[in-house]
Amino acid sequence: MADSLQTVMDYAVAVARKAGEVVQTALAGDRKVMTKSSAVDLVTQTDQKVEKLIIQSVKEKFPTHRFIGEESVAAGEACELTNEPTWIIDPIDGTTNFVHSFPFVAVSIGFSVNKQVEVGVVYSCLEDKMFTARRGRGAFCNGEPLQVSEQTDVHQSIIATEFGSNRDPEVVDKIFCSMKNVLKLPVHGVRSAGTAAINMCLVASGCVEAYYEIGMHVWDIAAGSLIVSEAGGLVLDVDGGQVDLMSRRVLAANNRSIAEKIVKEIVLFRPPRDDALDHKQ
Ligand SMILES: O=P(O)(O)O[C@H]1[C@H](O)[C@@H](O)[C@H](O)[C@H](O)[C@@H]1O
Ligand SMILES: [Mg+2]
Ligand SMILES: [Mg+2]
Repeated sequence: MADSLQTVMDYAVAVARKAGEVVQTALAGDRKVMTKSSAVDLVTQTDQKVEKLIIQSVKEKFPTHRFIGEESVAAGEACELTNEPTWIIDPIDGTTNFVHSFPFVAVSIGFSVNKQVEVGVVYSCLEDKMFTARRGRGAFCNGEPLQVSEQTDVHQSIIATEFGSNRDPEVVDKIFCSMKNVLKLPVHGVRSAGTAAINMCLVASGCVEAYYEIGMHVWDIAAGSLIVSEAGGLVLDVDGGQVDLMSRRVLAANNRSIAEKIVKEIVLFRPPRDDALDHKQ
């Protein structure tokens, strides 16, 4: 598999770039907005078109591989991570940004074998930044090596998180309570890029010390998780334990010292797992 992983990586980069071009072209036109799990969980025809393009392209080259794609799952496909080679795809991470032309939009492609992410590609289309990682071979942005921040003092840190798309008042209260706790540590700032994949690339790039979220999905974080760990960071559950990609909880941090401080401030809850959730709504 070692050499074929490089073939997978090269192909994922080429496909992500092609997908990014479609996203950029679509930004110039009208976007028809539809909703999924809630009134603020948005999807457009471009999300669906880009996912089809990625899956069709990959199937031509790797006909036996499996897929977990955000929009295919929304259309009723199973969201099941097996030991088989699997492409984990978010065609547009940051759909709300895309709809509003808020300039952080990514194509995220992870590739897993034995349930472990081996290749991660995040293409931040509008910044034209291609983030890549292969397990054990480092993380890169446009070919330049990435390294997480060396900061160990949480008070000198920027922390990224997201509001998500669940507007259940109890969930919103928990999300705000965690944010308030983090802000009051105090930290230099709290930020939201509007995309999990780009938040993780910001950790990998050393611009923010940590990103945490409860409620995102496996396709949001599969590629980014490898990019963070290959840039020298840690990817954990929000309780500080081992991350489970299907659990919809993640904490990516530059080091353990920062991670431990953030864990203490997060109000924990468990959304339905990706592999237990009925995504077709
Ligand atoms: O649906 P897309 O692919 O845009 O992804 C999601 C983001 O990546 C989350 O971090 C974020 O919190 C939102 O839930 C957002 O929807
Ligand atoms: Mg996403
Ligand atoms: Mg998406």
